[in-house]
Amino acid sequence: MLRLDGLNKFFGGLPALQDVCMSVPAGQLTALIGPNGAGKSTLINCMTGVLSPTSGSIRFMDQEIAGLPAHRITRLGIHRTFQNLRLFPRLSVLDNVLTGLTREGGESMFMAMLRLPYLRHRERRLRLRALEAMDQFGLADKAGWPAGVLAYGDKKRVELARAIVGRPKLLLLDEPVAGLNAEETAAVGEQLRNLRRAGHTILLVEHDMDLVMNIADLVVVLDSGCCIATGTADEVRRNPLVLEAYLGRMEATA
Ligand SMILES: Nc1ncnc2c1ncn2[C@@H]1O[C@H](COP(=O)(O)OP(=O)(O)OP(=O)(O)O)[C@@H](O)[C@H]1O
Repeated sequence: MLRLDGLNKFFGGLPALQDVCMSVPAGQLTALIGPNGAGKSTLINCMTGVLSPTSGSIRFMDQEIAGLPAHRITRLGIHRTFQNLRLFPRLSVLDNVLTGLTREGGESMFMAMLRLPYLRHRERRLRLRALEAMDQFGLADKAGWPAGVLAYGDKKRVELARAIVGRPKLLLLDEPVAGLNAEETAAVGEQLRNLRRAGHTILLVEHDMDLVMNIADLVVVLDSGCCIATGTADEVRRNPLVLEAYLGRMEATA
């Protein structure tokens, strides 16, 4: 579904990504891991049009998307969540999730004021979709709450519901369980597994190794901007390069 070839990104002459080649297969959950500063955020920022790669190719469903602006990439069906929450705290949970569907509104203010029956029907349909997305993350009973008053774990779930409500072809999740406790992490892990079972294609950037090893079909490892390993969780866990570059470093700091 997504294929990166020879991707490079330099910041002021310093390489953040070097000749990265990787694939995200359709219908699978691919995890992107690597130590701090490995280039994970830079990579997904290039995939989503937040950054333009210096060189190389990003093909999404047979279309070259490297360097396209973010709104065009979203329109093609790549939706994401962010490491830091980006909710509207005064809007209700429902309205926050509905912002994930803005692409599907689009009538003029004049048309909206006329309240034509077909617009009311569409509004009802979109609200129903938002409620379904919230239900998948256990948020349906909080639809009317202002997002700002929710506990941190629920806020992360609102981001996930907003990312899936537009029925993306590819879902990029940037550290969805960062800051969550063990119980909340397990719950989100189960919800991600359900999304995967429902046929979603997911690229998960995550530091939580237990979660990654439990739910990923494929694991890609970045280190110092280079892709050093790709394989199943078991293959990657046994790869000496990964042990040296990633797990070894973790053990050294433990
Ligand atoms: N806007 C920027 N300007 C200059 N250097 C940057 C910029 N963004 C990232 N870098 C550098 O690029 C490298 C990769 O950073 P990046 O944030 O992509 O790593 P990461 O794997 O996401 O790290 P973390 O796990 O800590 O989020 C780092 O050396 C970082 O300092």
